[in-house]
Amino acid sequence: MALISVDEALARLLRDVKPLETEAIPLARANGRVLAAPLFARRTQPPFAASAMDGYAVRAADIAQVPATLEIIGEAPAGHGFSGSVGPGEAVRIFTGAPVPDGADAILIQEDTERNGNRVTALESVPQGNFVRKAGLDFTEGQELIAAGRRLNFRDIALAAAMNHAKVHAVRRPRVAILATGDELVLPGQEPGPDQIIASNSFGVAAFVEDCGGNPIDLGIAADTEEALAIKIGKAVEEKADVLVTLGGASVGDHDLVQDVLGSQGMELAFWRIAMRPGKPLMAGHIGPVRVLGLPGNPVSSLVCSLLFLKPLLLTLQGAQIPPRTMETARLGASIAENDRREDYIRARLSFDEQGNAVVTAFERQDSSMLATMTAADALIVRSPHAPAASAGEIVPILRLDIR
Ligand SMILES: Nc1nc2c(c(=O)[nH]1)N[C@H]1C(S)=C(S)[C@@H](COP(=O)(O)OP(=O)(O)OC[C@H]3O[C@@H](n4cnc5c(N)ncnc54)[C@H](O)[C@@H]3O)O[C@H]1N2
Ligand code: MOO
Repeated sequence: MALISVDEALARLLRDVKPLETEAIPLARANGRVLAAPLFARRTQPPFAASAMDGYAVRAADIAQVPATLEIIGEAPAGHGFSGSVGPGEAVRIFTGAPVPDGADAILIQEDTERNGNRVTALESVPQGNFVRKAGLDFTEGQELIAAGRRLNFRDIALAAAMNHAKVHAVRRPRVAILATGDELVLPGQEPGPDQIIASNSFGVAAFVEDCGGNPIDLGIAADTEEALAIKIGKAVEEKADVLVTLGGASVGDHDLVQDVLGSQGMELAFWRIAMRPGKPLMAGHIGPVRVLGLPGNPVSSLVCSLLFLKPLLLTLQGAQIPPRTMETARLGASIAENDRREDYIRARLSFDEQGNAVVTAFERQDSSMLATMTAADALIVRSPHAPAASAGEIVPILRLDIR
C-alpha cells in the first residue's frame, strides 16, 4: 500500500465525524470544554456609571480653577451608592467600583486632594468623565460575546461569569479508550522482566486526551495474541467509547496483529501508513460508531501522531475549530539536510537571538524511541516532503509543544 500524505490522512480521519451530544454543565467545571451554543450577555456591565478610582465624585466645572474647596455631602463605597445628588460646590467621597452619584461628572483621585474634616480641596483640575466607567463599557445585555465552538479558557470563564451564566451548554467529552499492546510491556511501578520495558505511551496519550477535553478510559495492556487483543477491543465497544486508541502493533512485524484483530472485529479501514516521520504505520478506521486510531508503538511516534491526528479528531467530536498545523516560524539555528518523501517532525529547542527572533535548533538524534529528547524539545520543525536542505538563518515552520 502506498503511503498517503498527512493532509489526505487527516481528511479521511475526519470524514463524517459529527459533534457529540450537548449537556448543561456548571461554569466551575467548564474550563477546556467546547461551547455548544453562543453565549449572550445576560446583563450590562458595568450596569451603572462606576468610579474607576478611590477619590471624590465632583462636578468638573467646580474645580476648573484650583485650588478649589468642596463640601463632602456623603460617601459611596462599592456596593452602596450615594442616593442624593451632587450640587455646585459639593463632592461625594467615592471608592473604586461604586456608582457615580447623580450630578457628579468626574472623579478626582484622592492623591490630588487635601482633606479637612468634611471639606476637601482639589489640587488638580480634571476633565468631564475623568475616571468614570460608563454603563456598558465592557458589554451590554444581549451582546454575543463567545461563539459556539469555542474551547473555553480561563478568560472565557471569567467573562461567562461576568455575563451571569452559572451554567453553560457544552458538547460532552469524548470517551477515549486507550489500549497498549505488546508482551514486552509492564506498568510503571512494576518490576520488568529481563526483556521487558515500561509502558509509557498509554500514560502520555491519556494525559493528552485530557488536555484535548476528552475522558480517557484505560484498557490496560494486551499481550501479543489475537485472543487478548480481541477481548480488549471488545471492551472498548462495551464501554461505549467514542474513540479507541491502540498503541503499537501497527507495523509489519509478525507480532503486529492489531489491524488483523480490529478487522475481525468489524473495523472498516480508513487508511494505513502515511508519509510522515515519525508515524509511518499510523492507521485509522471505525468499528460501527467507534472511531479507531492505531498509533505506532514508538513512544515519540505515538505522541506526535496524537498531536497531529488525535487532537483534530477530539476537537471535531466536540464541535471545535481545528487550528492550522503550523502557525509559527523560526530561524534555523543550524543547517538541516534535505528531506525525503515523508513529512518530517523534528524535535528541536527554541531560543531567541539578540534581536528577539525565535531560533530553532534540531536535536542531533531523532530516534522515535527517545522520550527524553521529546521532553527537552520546545517545538517540532515541520519539513514538507522533499524539502531541500536549509541553512542556518533560514525561516522554517514550527509546531510548539508547550501549548495546549
Ligand atoms: N520492517 C519494518 N519495520 C518497521 C517499520 C517498517 O516500516 N518496516 N516501521 C517502523 C516504524 S516507523 C515504527 S514507528 C515502528 C512501529 O511499529 P508498531 O506500531 O508495530 O509498534 P511496536 O512494534 O509494537 O513497538 C515499537 C516500539 O515501541 C515500543 N512500544 C510499544 N508500545 C509501547 C508503549 N505502550 N509504551 C512504550 N513503548 C512502547 C516497543 O517496545 C517497540 O520498541 O515499527 C518500525 N518497524
Ligand atoms: O514512524 Mo516511526 O514512527 O518513524 O518511528
